[in-house]
Amino acid sequence: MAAAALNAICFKTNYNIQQRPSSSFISWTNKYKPAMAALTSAPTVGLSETFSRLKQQRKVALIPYITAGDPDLSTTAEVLKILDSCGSDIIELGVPYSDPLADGPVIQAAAARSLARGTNFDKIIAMLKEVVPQLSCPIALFSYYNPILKRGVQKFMTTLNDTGIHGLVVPDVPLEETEILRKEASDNNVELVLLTTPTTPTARMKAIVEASEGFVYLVSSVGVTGARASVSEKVQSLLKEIKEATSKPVAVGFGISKPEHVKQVAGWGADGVIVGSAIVKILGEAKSPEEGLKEFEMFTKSLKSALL
Ligand SMILES: O=P(O)(O)OC[C@@H](O)[C@@H](O)c1c[nH]c2ccccc12
Repeated sequence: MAAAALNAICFKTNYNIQQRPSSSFISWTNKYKPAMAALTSAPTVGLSETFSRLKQQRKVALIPYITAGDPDLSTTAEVLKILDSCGSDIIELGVPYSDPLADGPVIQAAAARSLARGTNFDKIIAMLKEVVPQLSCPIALFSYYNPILKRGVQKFMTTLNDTGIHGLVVPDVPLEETEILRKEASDNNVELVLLTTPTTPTARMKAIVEASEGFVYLVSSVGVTGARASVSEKVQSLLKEIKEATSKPVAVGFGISKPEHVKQVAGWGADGVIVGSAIVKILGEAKSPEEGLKEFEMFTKSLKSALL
C-alpha cells in the first residue's frame, strides 16, 4: 500500500525522472516530504507505547519469538506478516548465532539451519526493510552480545533505527556492561529490554528492572529455552515481587507452549506472554514451508484466543 500510495503522489505530478528537478518540483517535494516520509518510513510505534495502549485496553501482549532465516528469509518475511495479522502485539526476531548458550535444542537447531542457509545480519536487515513498513506491531530484535560487539554498538543501533526496529533483547549481556548499549540504544530510538530470572537476587533484580526499557523480561524458569509441560507456580510470586518494584510492564517467557499456559501466566498478572520454541518447532519440523505456515498460524491463533 505504501509504495502504491507513494507512486500515486509522484504520478500525479507527471514528474519525468529523466529531467533535472525544476525549482517548482523541489518546492513540491519539500512540501510533500513529510507525507511521503510517513508513507515510506517504518511504524514508529515502540515497545512502551504498545504496552501503554494494551494497558488502556486491559489486554495482555502476545509476544512470539522466531529465528530469522529458518527455514529461509522469505518464509520469515511471510511468518512476520502472519504473526502480525494473527494479533501478535510485539514480535521477537532472533538473529541466528553459532553459540546460543541460553537456547535449548529447538532454537539451537533453528539457528544452525538458518546459518547453514547463509543467513547473516545484513540479509536479515535487507528483508526487514521490506517487511517492517507492512507490519502494525513492533519488532524486538533478539541478538547475543558478541555479534553486536563485532559489528560495533553504534553501527548496530543506527542500523536498527534505520530499519524501524525499536526494541532489542540481548540475553547474555551482563547488567554491568549495559551502559554503552543503553546509551547508543536511546540515541537511536531503541528500547533495550533486560532479563531477570528466578535466581536473580532481589537487589540485582531491582537494578535490572530499573535499567530495562520497553518491558522487563521475566524468565520463568532456570535452564535454557524450550517448551515445558507446565509453567512454574513460582512465576506468580516473582511477578508480584517485580511489580512491587516497578510500574514497567513485565512479560514472561521460557517454557510457555500451550494456550492454557498463556491463560495461566496472564491470570497471574503478566503484561505480556512470550512463546518461542513451540512456534519455532512447528516451523522447523514441517514437511514444507507452506505446511509449516498453515500449522503455525493455527497455533498462534490458539495462543491469541487464550488472551481474549
Ligand atoms: O523458547 P521458549 O521456551 O518459549 O522461551 C522464549 C524464548 O524462545 C525467547 O524469548 C528466546 C529465544 N532465545 C532466547 C535466549 C535467552 C532468553 C530468551 C530467549
